[in-house]
Amino acid sequence: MTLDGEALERLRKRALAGGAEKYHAANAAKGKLFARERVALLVDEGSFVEDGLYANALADGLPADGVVTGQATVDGRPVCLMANDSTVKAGSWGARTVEKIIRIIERAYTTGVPMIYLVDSAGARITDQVDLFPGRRGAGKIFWNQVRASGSIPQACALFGPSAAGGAYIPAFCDVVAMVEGNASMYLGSDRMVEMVTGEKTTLEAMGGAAVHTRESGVGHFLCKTEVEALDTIKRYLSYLPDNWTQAPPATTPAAAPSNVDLAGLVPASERQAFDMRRYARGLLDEGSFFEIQALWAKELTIGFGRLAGETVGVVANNSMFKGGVLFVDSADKATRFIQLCDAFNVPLLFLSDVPGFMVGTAVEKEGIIRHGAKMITAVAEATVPKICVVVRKAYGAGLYAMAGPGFEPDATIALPTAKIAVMGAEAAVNAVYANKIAAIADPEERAAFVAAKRTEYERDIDIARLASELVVDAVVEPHELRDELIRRLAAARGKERHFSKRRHGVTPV
Ligand SMILES: CCC(=O)SCCNC(=O)CCNC(=O)[C@H](O)C(C)(C)COP(=O)(O)OP(=O)(O)OC[C@H]1O[C@@H](n2cnc3c(N)ncnc32)[C@H](O)[C@@H]1OP(=O)(O)O
Repeated sequence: MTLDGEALERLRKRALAGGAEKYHAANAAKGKLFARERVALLVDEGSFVEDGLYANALADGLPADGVVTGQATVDGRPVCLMANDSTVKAGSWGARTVEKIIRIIERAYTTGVPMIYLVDSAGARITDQVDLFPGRRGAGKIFWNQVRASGSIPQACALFGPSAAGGAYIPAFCDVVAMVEGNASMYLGSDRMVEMVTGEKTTLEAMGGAAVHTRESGVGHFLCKTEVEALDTIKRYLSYLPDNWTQAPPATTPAAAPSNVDLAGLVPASERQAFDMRRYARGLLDEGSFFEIQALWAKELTIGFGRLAGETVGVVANNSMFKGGVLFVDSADKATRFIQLCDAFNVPLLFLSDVPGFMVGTAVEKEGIIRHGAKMITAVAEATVPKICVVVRKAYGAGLYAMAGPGFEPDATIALPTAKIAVMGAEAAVNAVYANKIAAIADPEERAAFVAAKRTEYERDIDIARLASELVVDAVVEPHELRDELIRRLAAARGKERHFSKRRHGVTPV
């Protein structure tokens, strides 16, 4: 049978319209856009080339089989994308849906361009499971492809609605997930299923909503107020990264650092006084370039991209405003993944250290602080991209190693004149070594004098001039010299040979 122009137009119109009007209206009532509107907002006008528009065109009520896929440009750069259409069977995956998604990821991977996932889906279409679930080109192949593409091409997800069961793994395999507050959710079992299996009464929002995943689980990276904000966030994310792992990140026109930030004044002399390292990073980087990732989760560690003289850098920074900047299991995980991301896409790493060390105590031992810390230290060791450790205020204990200290092949360890590097802070050290002697001194004044003397002795030992003279640090610079020092050092490190170890891969502590 051939298609005449009219019949083709009818098929096209039907496919482009999506599902039943009642589902469009329900989405609109929730402030949700139609999948095709999302695509139009994301890509450069007129650049979208769609595949598989007629998937399941002969079936009733399954336009495009519930997913839009194709290639386009975003800010002039090529991308591949998929967008679930939740007006068609709640965006669930039929056999053609799955095949379309697999094909577009394969295309992104083979052409070396970023893959963008606009997700709003009920997961596997339960009614069609034999066709879509178990086979060689079944839903599992989507994840296999995502894992293969990970670190080869950027993969970014904007999540607008549910992402149920298997569907929740698409975001999970992406580098980053932007979630729209109020509508986006990710969960392995729906609220109905949870009640059936465990008896727990919950809601999609309480169990897997945007607030939960961006503040508590860390599976989401950006909490966005609107769909447009989520799409803009994905665009901004991609602007820092190359199209694929073989390329350098795109540079922009260099901008100066903000003129109104006094870096020296930001860091209090007393270690007991907290300061916001995000302000420090903003003051150091090109004005307006700092793009924080996972800003709401594990806040004791800040991560994000920025630019120095127009070149992308990845920032890993301790923030004493939260939990004193101590590293916990979640902050170690947050750092690990970001370091791997930067290393995969040739983004130099800048560590801004003000770290008292890893958390101690029963609670964190039960949570596996040792293996989480070891995981972060593994990522730091394995990262061969240029990396510079700046000791802004302190680097104590294994925190020094986690922040790319001298033993971790940094391209430089730079200290500010007031910085301290030590196995632990003075107070803890004096207590660790002299606890018995201190307890034996009955007179309180004598005891205090003993402690003060030992403290002075200890601080003399870790004096930064001494550490510079022993070649522990490569440079000691004034705060106002730091930015230029970093720009010069990163430029010098850019062409370095990158190799870590002769092997297939390590056995990472996870
Ligand atoms: C790899 C393993 C897997 O992924 S197993 C997949 C498991 N998925 C689920 O348990 C999710 C089940 N669906 C839901 O919880 C809801 O539909 C969610 C996603 C919350 C959306 O709710 P809502 O927007 O109110 O839509 P709705 O329930 O009215 O459904 C609209 C139409 O879509 C259908 N639908 C929904 N989910 C599926 C599914 N997974 N498989 C097959 N069909 C599904 C509904 O039956 C409904 O269809 P119809 O338009 O009435 O014909």
